[in-house]
Amino acid sequence: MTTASVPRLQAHGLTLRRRGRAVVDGVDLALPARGAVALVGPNGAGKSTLLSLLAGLLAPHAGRVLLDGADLASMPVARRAQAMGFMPQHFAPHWDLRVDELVAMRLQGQQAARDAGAVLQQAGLAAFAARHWSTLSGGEQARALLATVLATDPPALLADEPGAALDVRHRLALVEALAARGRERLVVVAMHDLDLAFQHFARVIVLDRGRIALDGGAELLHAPALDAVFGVHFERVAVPPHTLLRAHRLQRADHAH
Ligand SMILES: Nc1ncnc2c1ncn2[C@@H]1O[C@H](COP(=O)(O)OP(=O)(O)OP(=O)(O)O)[C@@H](O)[C@H]1O
Repeated sequence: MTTASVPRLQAHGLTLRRRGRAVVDGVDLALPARGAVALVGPNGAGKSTLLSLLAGLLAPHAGRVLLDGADLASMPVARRAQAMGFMPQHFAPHWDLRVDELVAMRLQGQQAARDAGAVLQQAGLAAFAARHWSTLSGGEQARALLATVLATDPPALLADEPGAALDVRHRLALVEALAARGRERLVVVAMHDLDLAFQHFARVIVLDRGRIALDGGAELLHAPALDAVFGVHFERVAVPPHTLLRAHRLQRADHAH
């Protein structure tokens, strides 16, 4: 196998239990060095837990994660940090620093580091540079965090619902930025908006109760299993060139969970 064909991230039998229940349940996964991957699934499906396991922030009860073919568990933290960027759902620094100070801390030691001001300028966030982190809205924090993570240019970026607190314009810009990054690097984004996932991400992984229920491209839009996983009836609405999903509640409580 050539180096180029070794997946960037692999999971083998990845399992994590909470209160005796496997919330990530024997997941096998291979993620290439390039590609935009959306991770979707109902609340509690295990998306955040899977991302944390892939990033090495949680240790699995069974199975393992390989980064560029090497076991993540025995890899020095500094090497992981170089290889992977992680955007959590919520980020609260211990110290209430200024935005430019926080960005500068993240960039420290990065070979290709531009200065914090330039990073914020490029992300359209120059006006926030001198503000303290705690004074930013949730959406502004999310945008500043993304700009910082992207500036460090990690080979793999794992993001947990980074658009959740963003208004529609910024959410669209964020999704487009992440999808574009997938042309050069690996990007895995946990998200709830199925239309955005299918429109912008070449690969969508559907998680259901800790297992991968579906894994594929836009053809999954028509999979009956999609309705079963989310416990709704999806009307498929053709809006060329896309198909959009309009969810209808099931009339009877006849879905599996
Ligand atoms: N610290 C914890 N202790 C106990 N159970 C937990 C803990 N963290 C997560 N869980 C449970 O693990 C399951 C998976 O949670 P996870 O946050 O990974 O799901 P998710 O797919 O990201 O959900 P959401 O879409 O709601 O963010 C849920 O049932 C959750 O209640």
